[in-house]
Amino acid sequence: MNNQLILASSSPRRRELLNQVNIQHIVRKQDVDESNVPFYNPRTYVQTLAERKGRSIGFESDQEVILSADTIVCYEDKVLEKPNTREEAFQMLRSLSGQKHQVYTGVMLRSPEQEMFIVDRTTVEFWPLSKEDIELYLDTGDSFDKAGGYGIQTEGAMLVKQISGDYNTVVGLPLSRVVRSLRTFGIYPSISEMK
Ligand SMILES: Cc1cn([C@H]2C[C@H](O)[C@@H](COP(=O)(O)OP(=O)(O)OP(=O)(O)O)O2)c(=O)[nH]c1=O
Repeated sequence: MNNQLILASSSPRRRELLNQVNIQHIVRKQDVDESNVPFYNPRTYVQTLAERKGRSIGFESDQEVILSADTIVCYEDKVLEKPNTREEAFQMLRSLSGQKHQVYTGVMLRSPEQEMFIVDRTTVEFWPLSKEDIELYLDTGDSFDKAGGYGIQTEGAMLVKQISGDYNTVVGLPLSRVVRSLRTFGIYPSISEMK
């Protein structure tokens, strides 16, 4: 029997990614204090944030497996999280213009018996962006709930010249690695949902 996957995330993207590969899940989310996480390096940072989110909820049965994740954008030793204002988003996108940056996603998988972390990195290169390019993108309103101030899967696609690595890591989950690791936890795609 399949164990029950609990997604400890309010991110619609993470839900859609799991749905895309027919991994059935339910959402259970607590507010998590994401502040005061010490920054040693990007990998440890996203892993620590994923762990905080994963430990913020408890098990309601022995069959449950909790999945939590965190995504950040890194450019020149700076972490770019979600912008709070249009001005902040503008500055972020201007700093990324014409450059390569890294997107890190950390994932925690946790059951009553075992725990596992996955940390993945994808490099994204932006086109050189004029002030008008950035303003046009900001007008879409797509920027604000996303690390680095853009969404590669939505209007932000027009900013991106090329990527190296897993596209889904940028969207919020290194999906194929997560699916493979979930097997170890007794979670499989639901065959009846497959076309
Ligand atoms: C770079 C990039 C980020 N993002 C999103 C993924 C994440 O949802 C978000 C980063 O914020 P996170 O803190 O990782 O996640 P979240 O607050 O949306 O959800 P939760 O903490 O409840 O799990 O940025 C995109 O959707 N597209 C992109 O291209």
